[in-house]
Amino acid sequence: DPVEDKLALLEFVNNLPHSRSLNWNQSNSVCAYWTGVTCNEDKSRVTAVRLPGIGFNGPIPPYTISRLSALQVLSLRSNLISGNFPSDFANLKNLSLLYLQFNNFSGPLPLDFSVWKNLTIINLSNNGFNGSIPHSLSNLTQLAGLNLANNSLSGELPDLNLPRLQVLNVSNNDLNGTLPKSLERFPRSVFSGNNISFESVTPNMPPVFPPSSESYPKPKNSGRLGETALLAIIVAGGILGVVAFAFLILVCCLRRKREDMLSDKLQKGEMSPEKAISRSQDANNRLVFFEGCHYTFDLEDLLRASAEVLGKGTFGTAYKAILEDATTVVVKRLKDVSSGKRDFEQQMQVVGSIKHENVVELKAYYYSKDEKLMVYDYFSQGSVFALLHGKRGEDRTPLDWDTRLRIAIGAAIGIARIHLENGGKLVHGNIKSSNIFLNSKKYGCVSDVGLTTIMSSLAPPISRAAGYRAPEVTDTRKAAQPSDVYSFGVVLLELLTGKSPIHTTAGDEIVHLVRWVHSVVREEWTAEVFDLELMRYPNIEEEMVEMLQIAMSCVVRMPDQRPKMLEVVKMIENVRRLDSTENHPSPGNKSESLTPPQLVVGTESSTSSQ
Ligand SMILES: Nc1ncnc2c1ncn2[C@@H]1O[C@H](COP(=O)(O)OP(=O)(O)OP(=O)(O)O)[C@@H](O)[C@H]1O
Repeated sequence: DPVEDKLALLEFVNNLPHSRSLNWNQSNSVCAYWTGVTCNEDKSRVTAVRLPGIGFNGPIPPYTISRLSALQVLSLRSNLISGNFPSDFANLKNLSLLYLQFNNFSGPLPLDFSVWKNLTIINLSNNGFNGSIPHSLSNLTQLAGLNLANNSLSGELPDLNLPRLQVLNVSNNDLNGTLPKSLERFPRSVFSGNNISFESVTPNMPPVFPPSSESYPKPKNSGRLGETALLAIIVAGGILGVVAFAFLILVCCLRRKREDMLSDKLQKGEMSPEKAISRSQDANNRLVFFEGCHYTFDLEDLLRASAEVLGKGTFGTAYKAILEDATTVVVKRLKDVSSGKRDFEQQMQVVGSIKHENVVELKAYYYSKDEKLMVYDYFSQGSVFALLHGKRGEDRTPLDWDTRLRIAIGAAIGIARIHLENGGKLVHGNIKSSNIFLNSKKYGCVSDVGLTTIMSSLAPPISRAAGYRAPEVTDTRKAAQPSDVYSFGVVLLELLTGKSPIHTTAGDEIVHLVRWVHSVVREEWTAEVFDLELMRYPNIEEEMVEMLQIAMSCVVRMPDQRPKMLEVVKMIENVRRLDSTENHPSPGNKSESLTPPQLVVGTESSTSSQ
């Protein structure tokens, strides 16, 4: 246990009256038991303190919190803390996220913000801070969110040249003067309730994220319906439900009959099974298994397997194939491979050599002139896309916040791992939720690695993939690591909002998720983007806002302004270290302790959940 940190925390809590009791027992381990406290991996230091709504009343006792010099996250929001901004916080050099909103702080803001070089989010809103906004904020190069709304700050807004700043709010203060050039990119609403003049602002200046020609729904009240409409929907839903159920039973009955041999399935394409089987005898056209793969079937067995189409993707069709010994695999049949055998095999070797628990392992491949196949483990739970958007109504199992966090961190680590491959040049090229699965530890795991380089170039599709594609990717072969970061940002938004990247509203409006989220956030500092399904979990709002910031930094327009995947991993790890005892148990039961995946080149492969 971090003894010194423990003493500092005890001094803090014993000297600050509070109305809710904390289980901070001196004889218990800080890292394992104390509510709101998170430690680093080796449990030598406290790295996060989150104590929102504890009823703390009075000034922060000096020289207590400030002794936690390894602290990265400090949240004391929604308390009754008064007094000045503690000057000894200058010792917290590693601070990355600072939440002190909704308290009774007063006095000036710290003059020198440059002591906190790692700050990414500052929320000091809804306090009584006065004086001017310090210019030193512009030294915070990592800053992505700054909320100073609802204070009594006065003077002029400094020229804050912070390219990473995504969300700003200084509304409802006593600020005056003209809006500095560097802040013109933010919507006017974030400056409202002040005396700021927008004189210098060029009229009709395009916003940073130009609204699309496609319309998106109004962020506010868009989801509210009248009672009659609601009733009509419920009745219609009921009828539809019955019809859908009957249809489902019919489909299930027919399905068994429809399951064909994989060879028949392939034959329905361009190639006869006989041809394929005869090729399997050709030593040059064998099914090539990768080292460590325990499968024993050959191409013939595979073609004899009963198969079911899982879906048609950008690069071909995926089949679920069940072999005679009940082994279930996924066979991906590629169409439009542009590279020759040598390049194809080389790329397969690169992909097949990645053995990491957050990357779906390529088990085998097959190459012949007419046929290119890839073999993977089968993930019975389905993809993250299916988990998020699949079943609705009664059949639906909500995807809880912990699972979404695990998916995010796992997938981020998987992509970062892929980016280390091939001399740090490998690109995934097709990150989307239907290519992310849950590994045996329920962390995200990325599939479909590196196909873009061997396939013919494709113009941006109108299909589902379009919503994930970075704006600079005009054809699939132009994908690069920053465009993977963009696509991952879209997946994060999908996890946070529960919405598909491109979807239509009831009124048939096409909604582009990235633009929609921008439009909501632009309107105000708001929680309206979050999936309603997540609202049942207590105390996760802050983590969701942090994730939203990360997602927004990934989907910025300019590729060079996006963080590198390794940075994204660190940012997500900061949201919550998943190795600590859970601070946010799911309703009803306490979550188990989690072991996060590591980025290091692992030998453990992804394990499908069969
Ligand atoms: N190993 C797997 N286990 C279970 N389902 C899978 C597996 N691989 C793919 N699928 C599912 O099969 C369907 C088709 O996959 P496929 O990868 O061919 O297309 P896609 O993901 O929709 O698009 P893209 O080709 O652009 O990746 C998807 O729903 C996908 O989630």
